[in-house]
Amino acid sequence: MSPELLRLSGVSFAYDRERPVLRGADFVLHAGERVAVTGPNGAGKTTFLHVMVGLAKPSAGTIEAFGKSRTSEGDFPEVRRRAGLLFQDADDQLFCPTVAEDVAFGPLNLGKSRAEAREITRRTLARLGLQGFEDRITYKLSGGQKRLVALAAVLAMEPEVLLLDEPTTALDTETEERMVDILNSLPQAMVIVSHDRDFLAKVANRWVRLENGALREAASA
Ligand SMILES: Nc1ncnc2c1ncn2[C@@H]1O[C@H](COP(=O)(O)OP(=O)(O)OP(=O)(O)O)[C@@H](O)[C@H]1O
Repeated sequence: MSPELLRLSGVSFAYDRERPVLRGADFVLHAGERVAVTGPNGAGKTTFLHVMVGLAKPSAGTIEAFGKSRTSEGDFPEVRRRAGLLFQDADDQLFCPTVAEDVAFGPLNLGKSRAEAREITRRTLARLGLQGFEDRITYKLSGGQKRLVALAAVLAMEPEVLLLDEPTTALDTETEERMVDILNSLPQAMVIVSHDRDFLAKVANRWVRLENGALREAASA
């Protein structure tokens, strides 16, 4: 069996105590897996990704990541570095004036020099077909371009796991095909939340469904 990367055991979470979102959810991610997560609107798919990286704190259950139990706030910065989250809304990910600043932000934060961060930014943008985008003004990009730049910002951190929340939102057919090719060329294990079953069928090798607060293995598309 491939190494275990993330494990949620008996995780419960509620924004409002009356309406729990996760109820004793169990999930394990192994290296090499690209897990499609489907489920009705409001089932808690985004919440599930956020719990894995400590952006939502469970009321019960345990989280293990990269071989360690993660309990306190201080445990999660490392998890967020190693498990990169592509937010559902690119505007939550991109907050700098230019594309280069947004993509270089993570590497600089990890202690890379300016020259190293510039090189990582150039390489990552080129890999996503965004060569020459460095000086573009982020807020003026199209929805699809923003999505790819947000992915570049995640990949620039060289994460071991990718958590992708609706990665094809705002993408036209051509850009969606590019996203498929990019994801299929990457080595990382992935958890991919999406309502787009055709897209998922092209990238996923395992399917789970989130319903009634728990995850269940599911048949593919
Ligand atoms: N910050 C918040 N405060 C209060 N309730 C929230 C918050 N975020 C989400 N919720 C509620 O929690 C439930 C789960 O939301 P979540 O976004 O995780 O679902 P989802 O499966 O990702 O939905 P969708 O498919 O529509 O994106 C929903 O009922 C939602 O309204």
